[in-house]
Amino acid sequence: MAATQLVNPDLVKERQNAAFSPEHLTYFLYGGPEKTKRKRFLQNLVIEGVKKLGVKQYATVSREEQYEQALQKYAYLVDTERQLGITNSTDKALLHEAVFPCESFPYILQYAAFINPFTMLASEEQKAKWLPLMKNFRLVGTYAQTEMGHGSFLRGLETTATYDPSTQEFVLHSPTISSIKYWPAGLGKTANACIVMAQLITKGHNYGMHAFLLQIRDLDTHQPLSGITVGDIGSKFGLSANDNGFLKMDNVRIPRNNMLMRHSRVLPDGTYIEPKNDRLMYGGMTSIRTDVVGVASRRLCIAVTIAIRYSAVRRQSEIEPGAGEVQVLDFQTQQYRLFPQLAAAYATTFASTTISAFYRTVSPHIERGDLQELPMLHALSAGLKAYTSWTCADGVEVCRLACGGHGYSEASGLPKAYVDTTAACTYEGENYVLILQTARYLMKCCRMLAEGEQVPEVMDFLRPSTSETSRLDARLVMGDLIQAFAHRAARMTRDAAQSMQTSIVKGENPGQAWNSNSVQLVAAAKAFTELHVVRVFAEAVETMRGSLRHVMESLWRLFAVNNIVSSLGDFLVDGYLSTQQVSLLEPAQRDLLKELRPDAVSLVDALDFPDGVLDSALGRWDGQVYEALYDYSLRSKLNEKQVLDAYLKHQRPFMESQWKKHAASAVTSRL
Ligand SMILES: CCC/C=C/C(=O)SCCNC(=O)CCNC(=O)[C@H](O)C(C)(C)COP(=O)([O-])OP(=O)([O-])OC[C@H]1O[C@@H](n2cnc3c(N)ncnc32)[C@H](O)[C@@H]1OP(=O)([O-])[O-]
Ligand SMILES: Cc1cc2nc3c(=O)[nH]c(=O)nc-3n(C[C@H](O)[C@H](O)[C@H](O)COP(=O)(O)OP(=O)(O)OC[C@H]3O[C@@H](n4cnc5c(N)ncnc54)[C@H](O)[C@@H]3O)c2cc1C
Repeated sequence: MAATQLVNPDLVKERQNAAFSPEHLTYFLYGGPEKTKRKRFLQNLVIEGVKKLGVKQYATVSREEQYEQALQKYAYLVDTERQLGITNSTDKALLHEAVFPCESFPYILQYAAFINPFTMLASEEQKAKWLPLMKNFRLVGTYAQTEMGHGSFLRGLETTATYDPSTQEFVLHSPTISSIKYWPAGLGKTANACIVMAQLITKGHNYGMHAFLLQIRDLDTHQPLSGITVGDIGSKFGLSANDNGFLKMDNVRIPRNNMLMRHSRVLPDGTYIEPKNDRLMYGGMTSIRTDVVGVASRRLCIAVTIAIRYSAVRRQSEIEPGAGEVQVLDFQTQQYRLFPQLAAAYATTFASTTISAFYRTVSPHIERGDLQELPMLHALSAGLKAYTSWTCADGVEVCRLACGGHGYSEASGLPKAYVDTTAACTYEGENYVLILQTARYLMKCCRMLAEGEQVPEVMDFLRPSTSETSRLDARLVMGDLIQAFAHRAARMTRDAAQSMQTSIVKGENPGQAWNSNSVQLVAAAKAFTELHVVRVFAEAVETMRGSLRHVMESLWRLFAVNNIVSSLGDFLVDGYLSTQQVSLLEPAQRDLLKELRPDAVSLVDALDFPDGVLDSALGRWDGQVYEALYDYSLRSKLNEKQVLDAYLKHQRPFMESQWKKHAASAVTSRL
């Protein structure tokens, strides 16, 4: 920020009053002073660069213009990355965030779900042939898996890839309307190729879902190739700059070598060679699910920055009559709404860091063929994707509502953040479907423990505990709080397993038993995932020192206490917490709100979002919100002319005809 920038005096005061150094917390989050400096340099560079492109603010342009601007911005982004020699994923993510703040863009899957799954699923020979074309944008691609009729149940996909040994080709076909590929990002207008997931049929046998590389448009004219019908699916709830598309294939022939053959193969004569594990085909989804945890948590971090800064600037109503209007952040109810979102923003940030690190550790083992950790990675990434997208989407909406009327304006940046975050509850696996995968793993671990087998260390909480009651007291010791989450997750998992067993004894088959207990299974899996988040947040806080440790420990406690209070029944049902212990929690929660109040603005400042990323009139660093709001309104397209053509075409004739028809009966004709 410019040193001369005029800052709202309430924000100045807030920043002076903080009990800790936000800069130290920023260093902690971004990996130290040098990396923070680099982050700021990169983000500011592209924010300024985008300004020079002359693009208009996202909220003020039509969908078609958003699409066009996104193409323009992406070209600038890639050129900048290449000029700076940026290859590491952290720097790339920071640049993307600054060029596309809470915005989707047509090339979003080029790396995430085109090049990455291709790299996982293709043979070395295929990689040598196609990766250079992909990395240099000769091929622009996407991941075409979901069909109109099937997204969750992948075994139900209808698209077929039938091998024809006489020509050594696969024939890709969409046999029904429900088999049309529907939703893939960038498919409608941008991609000229995609990874298509289809049922592989060879020698008359269906071997299930496999991946194929399909060119859909001519590489020079960009016209769809013969047999391909492709287009944009139309306007959506959000993500307007993205041309999510449909794709119909009418007996499209592709060479045998376009089947991605790293794990399974079809030989020229049509013989099928099995993979080591058929779930390796799902590897691309696991990778994106870990990324979604980070994307969702960044959205909540942005929303909470906007809402807390605005609440410090906004003065409305009195607490003591006649004593003047207060900052709305001083209302206990405002703190009660926003501070748990602040805590969740940090909690999910640390959850994202740890699942990404786990993914990076495990994926080389999987690549070497050691699949031991794959079930744990799948269970944890599925659970965290669901938990984080739910928590963050809900949290962004709480932040929006807490900004009153102005939160409803696009100028706040919050509607954009919400539609982007809530999409993550559906894509990459609908959240209920995914959390049930986590539940499936929990049930498996229960069985393994019952049979005396080893389970991974993180699942040790399932072992019978010696203590069936809590030691929690007014000090709210971190270990006691964590133990409460562990006890709840274990109890709920065992109860769900027991209910499943009872259903089976009553004569239900495993599928029926699963369905009749699925509400309980979802609850158990959420409790397990929340335990994980509580733990990783605590582990991060335990590495901090001094005043930073003090404030972050309070924030952690608020996260823990708030989650217990909001699911109190879970902790009371078996008497683990006594009513006396429970009676400590709500007062403790209120005390924590009060304690965190002076540090709230600095806790969001530490997240270190430049104004260009917040893209919000309400969340600006300088707090000059009214000037920004007014400026935004003046730029409304409706204000380009004082009297609109629509007035002449519709409004004036309407008013005149109403007046003529009913003037006779009007009592007063003059104002
Ligand atoms: C920017 C936006 C981009 C968006 C892109 C998209 O949306 S793209 C579209 C995104 N679309 C979606 O995300 C679609 C969501 N749907 C799905 O992913 C699958 O249909 C399913 C997992 C729900 C069921 O699949 P199924 O019927 O084949 O499986 P099952 O339940 O019978 O379990 C069998 C075994 O497989 C195991 N296992 C499963 N997955 C994995 C994995 N990834 N890894 C490892 N293992 C995995 C499972 O644990 C179980 O192990 P167990 O216990 O036997 O040892
Ligand atoms: C913005 C966006 C971007 C997307 N991008 C892509 C992309 O790039 N590529 C791609 O291939 N796909 C993409 N998708 C599709 C997305 O992956 C699917 O929509 C998603 O996996 C859910 O599948 P579905 O739509 O078939 O929902 P359905 O499965 O029909 O779900 C409907 C309801 O049924 C419930 N349900 C379904 N099965 C079960 C079950 N077994 N147990 C309990 N409840 C169940 C669900 O929980 C949900 O409430 C995108 C979707 C969106 C919204």
